[in-house]
Amino acid sequence: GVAYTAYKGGEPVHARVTCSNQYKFPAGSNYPDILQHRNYMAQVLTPEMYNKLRSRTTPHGCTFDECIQPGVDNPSNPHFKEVGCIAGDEESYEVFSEFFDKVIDERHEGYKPWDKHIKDMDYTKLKGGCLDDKFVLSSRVRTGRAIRGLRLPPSCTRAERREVERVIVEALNTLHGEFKGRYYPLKKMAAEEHQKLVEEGFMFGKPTAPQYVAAGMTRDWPDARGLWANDSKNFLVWINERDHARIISMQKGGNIAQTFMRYCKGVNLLEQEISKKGWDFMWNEHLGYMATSPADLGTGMRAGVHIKIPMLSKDPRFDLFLQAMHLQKRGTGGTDSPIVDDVYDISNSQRLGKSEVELMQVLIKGVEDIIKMEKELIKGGTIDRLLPASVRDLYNKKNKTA
Ligand SMILES: Nc1ncnc2c1ncn2[C@@H]1O[C@H](COP(=O)(O)OP(=O)(O)OP(=O)(O)O)[C@@H](O)[C@H]1O
Repeated sequence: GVAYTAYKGGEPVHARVTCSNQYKFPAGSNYPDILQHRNYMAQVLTPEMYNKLRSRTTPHGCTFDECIQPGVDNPSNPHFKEVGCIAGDEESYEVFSEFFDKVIDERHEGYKPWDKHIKDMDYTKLKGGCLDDKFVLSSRVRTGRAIRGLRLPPSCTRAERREVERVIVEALNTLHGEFKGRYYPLKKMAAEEHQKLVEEGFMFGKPTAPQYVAAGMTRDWPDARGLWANDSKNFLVWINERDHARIISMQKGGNIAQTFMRYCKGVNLLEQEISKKGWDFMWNEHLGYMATSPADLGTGMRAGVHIKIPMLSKDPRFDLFLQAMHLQKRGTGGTDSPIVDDVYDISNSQRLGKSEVELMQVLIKGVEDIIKMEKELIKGGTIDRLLPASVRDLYNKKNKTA
C-alpha cells in the first residue's frame, strides 16, 4: 500500500492506503445508503469524504467502514441523536480525522480541532454536592478508559481483549483500604448471579442493542469480560464492555460530592498502577481520554442521580430546562429504558472541553434547581421565577408559533 501520514500532537502516525480487490470498485458504488438516517455520522459524511477515507487503514488495521458501520445499520434512535460511529483504536481519531473532527464538532457543541481539553479531578474544589435525600435516591459517576496500544472493543482480537483484562485487573488487585476488592469474571458467574448484579445496577448485561452488535462489541461473549468491585461495592470497574474499562463510583442517597471524591481517587489510583507496569491510558491534549464512542471523549464522565420528581417532570418546560442546563434525562434502567414511578436519571450531557470539576458543578446546580422547583410545585406554587429567563422565552415563543 501507499504510505499515508496523519499527525497526532505533531508526531506522525503512519497509516497505509490499501490497494486490494476490496477497493477495485469506485468509492461511489460502495457508498452507504444513509439518506434517511438521523445520526451524526450520516449528517457529516459526504461521498467525497468517503472516497478519501475508505482505503486508509490505521497502523493496527482498522478501516473507515468499520468505524461507520454501527450508524449505517442503525438509522436513528427515537430518544436521542446517536453519534452513529465508533473508533476501532486510538489512531482512528487521527487517521480518519476529517470525519471524526466533524462528528466531534457536532456532538460536543462546536468543539474544534485546535481546542484543548482541560482535566481537573481536584475534588477539593467542588462546591456543594450534598443533595436532598428526600428526592435523590442514588448518585453515580462513571467514565471510560482505554489502554494505549490495544485495540478498542469493536476491533480487538481475543488476545488483546484478554490482555486488557489482565492489565486492568492486576492493577486493581493491588489497591487497598476502601479500594480493596476482587474480580468476578463473567465466565465463572452463574446466570442468576449475573442477572441479579445487572438488576442492582452493579454489572453490565450483554450489549445486545443493535448498534453495539453492528460495532462488533459482543464478539466472543463472555470471554475476558467481568466486574471488578471493591468490598463495599461502591467502586466498580466493568472490564471489556463497550470500553476497555468503565469505572464507576456509586452510592445510595444524594451525596454526589462523596461519590465524586471516591471516583477521582479510584480513577487516579488505577492510572498510577497501570503506569507503574509501563502502560498508559489513551489520552491526548485535544481529545482528553479516549473512548470507543466519540460521544465519550474528554472526561468520559457521566455524573448522575436517580431523582423522584412527579411534579416537575410533567411541566411542559422540563425538557427545555434540561437542555438549557446541559443536562440529559433517561430512565433508571439504562439508556432507552422507560421511566418508572416518576424516577429519572439526570446527568451532565457534556463530556469534552470542560473539566470533571466543571461538569460536576453543572450537574449540582441543575439538580439543586430541579429540587427547588419540585418543592415549589408540591406546595402548589409556580416555578415561573425559578426557570431561567431563556427557557421561559423559548417556551413562549414555541407556543406562539404552534
Ligand atoms: N444515579 C444512579 N444511581 C444508581 N444506579 C445508576 C445511576 N445511574 C445509572 N445507574 C445504573 O447503572 C447502569 C448503567 O446505566 P446506563 O446504561 O444508563 O449508563 P452508563 O453506564 O452511563 O452508560 P451509557 O451512557 O454509555 O449507556 C444501569 O443499571 C443503571 O440503573
